[in-house]
Amino acid sequence: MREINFDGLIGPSHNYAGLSFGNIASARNAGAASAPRAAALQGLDKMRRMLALGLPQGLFLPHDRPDTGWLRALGFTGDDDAVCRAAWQQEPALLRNALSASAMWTANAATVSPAPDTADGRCHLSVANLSTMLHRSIEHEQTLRQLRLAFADERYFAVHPALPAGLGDEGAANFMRLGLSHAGRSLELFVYGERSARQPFPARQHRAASAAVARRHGLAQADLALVRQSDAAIAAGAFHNDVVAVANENVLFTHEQAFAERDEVYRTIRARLPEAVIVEAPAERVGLDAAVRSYLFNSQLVTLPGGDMALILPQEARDTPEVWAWLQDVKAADNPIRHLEVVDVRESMRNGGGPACLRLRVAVSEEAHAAIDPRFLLDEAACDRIAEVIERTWPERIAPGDLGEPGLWHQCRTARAALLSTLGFAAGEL
Ligand SMILES: N=C(N)NCCC[C@H](NC(=O)CCC(=O)O)C(=O)O
Repeated sequence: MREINFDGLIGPSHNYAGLSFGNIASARNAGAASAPRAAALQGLDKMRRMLALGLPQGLFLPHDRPDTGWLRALGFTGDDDAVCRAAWQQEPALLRNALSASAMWTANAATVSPAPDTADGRCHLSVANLSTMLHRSIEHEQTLRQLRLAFADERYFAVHPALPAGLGDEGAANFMRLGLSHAGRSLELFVYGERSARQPFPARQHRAASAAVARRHGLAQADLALVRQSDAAIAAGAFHNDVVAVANENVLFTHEQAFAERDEVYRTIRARLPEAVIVEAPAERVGLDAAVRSYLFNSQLVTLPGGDMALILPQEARDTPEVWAWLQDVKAADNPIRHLEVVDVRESMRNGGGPACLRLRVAVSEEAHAAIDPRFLLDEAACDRIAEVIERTWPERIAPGDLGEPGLWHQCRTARAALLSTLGFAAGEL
């Protein structure tokens, strides 16, 4: 078994519209000018770094934006330009939603239970409905189409559509798997949030949604834990659990205040997996604010081919002195984390999306790996071809007023079409 990270390529419409209430970075940067070309190249460089570390790397494609089908369903009529123009004049917020490049954060695309954990021995993927945020609730249809193409071989994969919108589901960002190795049957931890009077922000992952996904995937009761996120974490801006915790094989890397019932969570993990190593940041060393600001826990925790683990951290973690100091202690201590790799994904970070938000993990056997549609898998040559398309077609800059410009709508479409054709997808296949 090996784990493949599928990164969302940052789409040509990447912008700062301040659409995500409860996401502090998104609110802080609302109205700023974005740099889609630089953003996409930053994301691609992260993928290249993973390849250079000897890890397999996959890719999901930007969605079709502006989503005129969605705008038509809201009553705007005419050709694509007429639909966008009317939306911009009458309800500019709706056009902003229809233009969001938020599908880049593929940790929210789906929840994935690898084959060793499921009743039928297949890898199950449930597309997330992302129903709490309007701009994200648009994603699931196109995500389903991509996953059904990428993981079409039903001998190895089962792809489920999104849950009904009443059950908020944000995918793998609220999910962790703990076991001896990727190949072993593992404990799947689903983390949900709950509304409370003390809590100013929405809890996007509902308990009933997590439970439904676990049922659909055919998990055994003993392999399942439903765990509540702490109110303090959500209030500090951890709108997804992967802003305060990440797991890989037998290691849980977490903030002390990530969970409502911390001791109980650790007991559950240790009872199921005595070999578990819990690396916890004490609040007195790293406050929740610093954790959220630096996105320390939104790093990718990966097992390198030699067996050591590495943290793929955002530059902001290095720039936050108390975080970087604590990381030196983690590296020196007795645990599998031996390497700190820093990546620059600033454009995505400014919308609250760190290294781990940009990727969906899929652990597969060698045969299942070979059954994945190769157009979704990357090597250096594919990265070069993608970089060429980005440099040639992605907008350099988007200011808030540009969102109403027909020139931008056209450029977003032609840039995506150029990418799809370069990667061998027929028009209309996605
Ligand atoms: N933590 C994980 N796994 N993902 C991060 C998602 C960031 C995303 N930001 C946004 O959607 C901002 C878009 C804007 O404001 O234009 C969100 O809040 O859903």
